[in-house]
Formats: sequence, structure tokens, C-alpha cells
Amino acid sequence: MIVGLTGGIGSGKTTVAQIFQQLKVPVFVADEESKRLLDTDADLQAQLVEWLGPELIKEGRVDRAYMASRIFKDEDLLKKVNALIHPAVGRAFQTWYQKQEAPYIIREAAILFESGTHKDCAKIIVVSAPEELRLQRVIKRSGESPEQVKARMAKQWPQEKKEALADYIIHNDHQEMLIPQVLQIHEDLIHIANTGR
Ligand SMILES: CC(C)(COP(=O)(O)OP(=O)(O)OC[C@H]1O[C@@H](n2cnc3c(N)ncnc32)[C@H](O)[C@@H]1O)[C@@H](O)C(=O)NCCC(=O)NCCS
Ligand SMILES: Nc1ncnc2c1ncn2[C@@H]1O[C@H](COP(=O)(O)OP(=O)(O)OP(=O)(O)O)[C@@H](O)[C@H]1O
Repeated sequence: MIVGLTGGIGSGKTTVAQIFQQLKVPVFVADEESKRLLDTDADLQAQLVEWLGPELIKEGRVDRAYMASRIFKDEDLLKKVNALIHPAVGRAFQTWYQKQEAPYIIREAAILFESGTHKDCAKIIVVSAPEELRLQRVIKRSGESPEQVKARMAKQWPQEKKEALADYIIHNDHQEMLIPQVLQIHEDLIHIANTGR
């Protein structure tokens, strides 16, 4: 059974995914696979250089900060990049998924809904946190400016739209503890995987 895990930038998906991993639930992380492809797929790199220019490659690797500075302010470019990378990530997921034997697995992606991937998921978990807190977390983690982080946020669905389609919502706002929320969802998912309801 495929369970989608999503939430806007800085909501805490990765933190939640790590708790599921500790419960021995296999987790596929779309951001990580996307990074691996950027570093290793020569055809993908060549196409990106064509669109973004030779400045994209620094010391043999994709300059991620440069790529972010270009794609999140250019709607057409972002669409093209998404259309190039997302199918490749989807293929990697299928290869990975074939090998899994756990009752359920987690597919983590920031843009699960935006990319249409939610359609492959039996259940969906959305991690939510107030926008200001998400903004501060990401600025602290990445050193990007508020404007840069807001540009990425603007390319993602609003949190309320995601919450409306969620089977489970995890609140990561310092009001509720994360681990008990994850444990309860895990128990429920194991039950569904074993009984079909
Ligand atoms: C532009 C890149 C190189 C910037 O790398 P960086 O290390 O700064 O960010 P990272 O990949 O860790 O992503 C951090 C967060 O940015 C947001 N984000 C990334 N890509 C996108 C996108 N295409 N649309 C909206 N938000 C995005 C997500 O919230 C994500 O969790 C990278 O994000 C990228 O290659 N994006 C395009 C491919 C993509 O969609 N990847 C994400 C899922 S497959
Ligand atoms: N409950 C929390 N308490 C304190 N810090 C937190 C909490 N949740 C997340 N953070 C921190 O906020 C930052 C963003 O969290 P995380 O990386 O899990 O978010 P994400 O949703 O995966 O973001 P992205 O979409 O950018 O990948 C991280 O630096 C993380 O350590």
C-alpha cells in the first residue's frame, strides 16, 4: 500500500518521515531522488544546461542555488524542468516500490498534489504548520532570503487546499507533539493494510 506524505516547504515532512523510518516503514524521498538524478544523469544535465546555460554546472555538479534562483521565478522554465524531472523520479519510485515487502510504504514529496502523484496513493498524510513558522524554519536551514523562500511557496498549493484532500493531518506547530501523532497514524495504517479497511 502506497501512502503519500506531503506538506509545503518547511512544514516538517522530512522530520515526520524520519519518525516513520524509525518505525521500520520504508520511505521514498522524492527530493533525494531528484538530487541523485541531478548529480548522476548526464542526459538530464545536458538538457538543463541547454535551458539554463553553462553557469548551471560548477566543478562538475549542478549548482542548486543557481538553479533555484532561475526556476522559481520563471513559470515556463519551472514547468519544463518539472516535466523533465518528475517522470524520471516516478520511474525510480516504481523500481524501488517493486522491491518493498512492508505492509505499507511512504512516498514523501513536497509537491505530491501539484505533480498529480497523489492519485497513486491509497492514503495521504499532510504535515501542516503556520506559514510564518515554515518561512523562519527554511530561512534558518538554508540561509535563503524571505523573498526566495516565498517564491518557492508561491509555486506550491496553499496548505488549506492540501488539508482538504488529506486522510490524516499532522500538526507541526509546537502545540502538539509529533511522535504520538505519527504513532496513531501508523497503527491505523497497519490495520488498514492488514484488513483492507
Ligand atoms: C531547484 C533545486 C535544485 C534546488 O535545490 P535545493 O537543495 O535548494 O532544494 P531541495 O531540492 O532540497 O527542495 C527543497 C524544497 O523546495 C521545494 N521545491 C523543490 N522543487 C520544487 C518544485 N519543482 N516546485 C515547487 N516547490 C519545489 C520543496 O518544498 C522542496 O522540499 C531543486 O529543488 C530541484 O531540482 N527542483 C526541481 C525538481 C523537483 O521538482 N524536485 C522536487 C520533487 S521531485
Ligand atoms: N517540530 C519541530 N521543532 C523544531 N524544528 C523543527 C520541527 N519540525 C521541523 N523543524 C525544522 O524545520 C526545518 C524544516 O523541516 P523539514 O526539513 O522536516 O521540512 P520539510 O517539510 O521536509 O521541508 P522541505 O519541503 O524544504 O524539504 C528543519 O530544519 C527542521 O529541523
